[in-house]
Amino acid sequence: MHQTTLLSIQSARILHGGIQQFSDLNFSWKKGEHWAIVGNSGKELSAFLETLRGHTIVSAGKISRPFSWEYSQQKHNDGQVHSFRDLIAYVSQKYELKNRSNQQNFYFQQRFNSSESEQTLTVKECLKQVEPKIQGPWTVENASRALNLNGLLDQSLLKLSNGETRRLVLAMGLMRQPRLYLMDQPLTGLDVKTRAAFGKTLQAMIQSGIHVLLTTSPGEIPDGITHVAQLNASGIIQTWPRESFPHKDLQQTKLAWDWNLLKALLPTPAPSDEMVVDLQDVNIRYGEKQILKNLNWQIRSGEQWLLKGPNGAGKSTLISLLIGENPQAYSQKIFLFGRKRGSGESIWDVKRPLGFVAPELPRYFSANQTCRKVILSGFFDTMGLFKKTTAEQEEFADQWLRLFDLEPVKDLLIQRLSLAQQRWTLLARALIKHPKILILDEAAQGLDDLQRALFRETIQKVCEFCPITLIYVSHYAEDVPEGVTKVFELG
Ligand SMILES: Nc1ncnc2c1ncn2[C@@H]1O[C@H](COP(=O)(O)OP(=O)(O)OP(=O)(O)O)[C@@H](O)[C@H]1O
Repeated sequence: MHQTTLLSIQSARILHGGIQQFSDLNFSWKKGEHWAIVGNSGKELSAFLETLRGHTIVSAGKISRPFSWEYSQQKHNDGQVHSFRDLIAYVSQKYELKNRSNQQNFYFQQRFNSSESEQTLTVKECLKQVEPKIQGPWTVENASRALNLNGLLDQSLLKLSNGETRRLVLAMGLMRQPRLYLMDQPLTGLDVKTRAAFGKTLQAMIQSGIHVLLTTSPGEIPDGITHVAQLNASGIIQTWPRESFPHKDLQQTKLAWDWNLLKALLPTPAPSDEMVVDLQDVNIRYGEKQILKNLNWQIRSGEQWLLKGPNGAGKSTLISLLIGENPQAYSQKIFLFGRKRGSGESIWDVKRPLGFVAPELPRYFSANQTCRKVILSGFFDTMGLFKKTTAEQEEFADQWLRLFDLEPVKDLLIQRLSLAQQRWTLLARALIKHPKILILDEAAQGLDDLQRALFRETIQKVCEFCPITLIYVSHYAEDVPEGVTKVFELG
């Protein structure tokens, strides 16, 4: 094999999670090449990365990893345990950050309860904790500079926004001093400006000697990438040098649900122009940091809003006020359906008219919650099913399972589902109780292009079929359903 090859896959049949993932995978990664992998299926893209890092089974064909030969030889000579994995950093879609006692036991509201944050590490502690197997140029200082974390070093992990967390996880990968850096959809969750600057971040990594391979959508190939490959169920079907990559949409198929069934599952209340949300002069601060300042926002029934703003602008904080997860709500002038928050209503009164989806929710359901139970829990506004359900409720849940093609996985634990299946489960959970307001906080985040398009169309149809009020948070203009014409911008 030629010396410049870092990694080579030849006619490989790959098994992942007990099933065949690729029938004939071929790939050659040479020195100086930095790859973007695109494809229609998030599952296949993740399985490809898992294959590169040696976490799948090769039942036929061959994978060789010359990038690690010298290191292995050296370690072998020194009589030390070693693996090619020592030289790889990997950022997955399902990353989890742990608290001080190394347990993942945050609960959802904890984030907005600043007094509980002593249980978690700070950003700096978290970066320092990474123990690389090899030496390299990355320090807490330059890694946090590359990912724009300087202002957050002393912040508890718990308090980080979505995009801030994503940047931290990317910086932790650098602290492993990798030779190869594999990233699964690293741009998701990052705001427009950070995404635009991501090419610079990649170039800093590349200049330090790292070889980069990431999955992304065809319309978003960051600077620094030199080659693009398209993946499908058989394997890599085409490769291009970056400059000749056709920037056209590679999407050929379009997915759809049974829209008649969706319509039948939604309520048909008479339209009204009732004021459903009224925020007057809202101010939220954490210690010294003012997150929301003199904020006023009025939403009438049936209006569809986009809530936007850069990472850390306060979008999730604002939503936590609406959904009753933030104790600071009680001291503010927040009216829902004309009733002031903190005027004696129970948390269930607050939650009943609201449907809410956020990508991180599956983490907070208790360990025994299956897809079907999670959907049914929507009737009770609990993070899991703890009550007896009626035959009618179960029939509804079964119809939602059918609609979103979740029947084959209905008895799997929510955490075991694919990202897309999790999202459909959460959407069914939010809609099953016929909410008056649907709140989607970056709900299409991390989905592949086909699923993103389907999610957008599904929300568009929901709005067409019933006069629901929508608050839609997204960093991507192309994810926003066309009916969403009103914009509320923070930051
Ligand atoms: N309990 C807390 N104590 C201190 N700061 C906090 C706390 N909770 C959130 N913050 C900070 O408040 C800011 C707003 O966070 P929020 O999650 O609302 O942002 P966001 O607009 O939703 O961001 P993203 O686009 O990344 O999801 C962030 O900078 C975050 O670090």
